[in-house]
Amino acid sequence: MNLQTRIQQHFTASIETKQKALGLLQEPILQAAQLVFTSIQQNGKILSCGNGGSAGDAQHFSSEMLNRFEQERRGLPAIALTTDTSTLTSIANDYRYERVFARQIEALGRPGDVLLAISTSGNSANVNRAIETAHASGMRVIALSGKAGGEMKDLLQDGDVELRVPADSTARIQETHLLLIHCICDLVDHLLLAETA
Ligand SMILES: O=C(CO)[C@@H](O)[C@H](O)[C@H](O)[C@H](O)COP(=O)(O)O
Ligand SMILES: [Zn+2]
Repeated sequence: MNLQTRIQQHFTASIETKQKALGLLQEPILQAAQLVFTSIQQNGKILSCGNGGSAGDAQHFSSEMLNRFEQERRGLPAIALTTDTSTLTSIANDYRYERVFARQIEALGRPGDVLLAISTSGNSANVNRAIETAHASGMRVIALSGKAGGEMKDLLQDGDVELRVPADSTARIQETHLLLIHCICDLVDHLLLAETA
């Protein structure tokens, strides 16, 4: 296969995945935005986590909350649990890698906070332990996943939101996760604007 064809296939598959996701996920996207907005209104904060490309997405989300998305507004409370290498390495070294997010949630999570848990497979142990610890801390969870949902789907409780991208390719799922993150940021901004209008 020539390289131009490969490029076309990446673009076409990404477009198709996003179109399928639009048909399936509009309602849970609204629910996720409402969960974030309600938490912020009640002085909560949003913690985010993931591995590899999803760690980047976790940080992308928190930066658009803390700084801004596209609307001028105050900074919103968010912490990506993927950035503090001293904390991450000490937890992994002293305990196990699967504890790296959960231990931070034990310290930082409060009732009414929200965890944005990102895993394309739904099977990353450290993200799944983070979900369990978030529930134990009185938090709700927004789960960004894909494929068949993995172990993650069985951990979710009433009041949580699952945004499972209908694809098996990690790359296509991640490309759609970022669109979901941007949708949530935009809707939260509009809920905030509506409140002050
Ligand atoms: O970004 C990519 C692949 O596109 C990789 O870095 C990917 O994030 C890593 O393989 C992660 O470990 C996958 O974890 P998960 O999405 O299954 O939770
Ligand atoms: Zn990637």
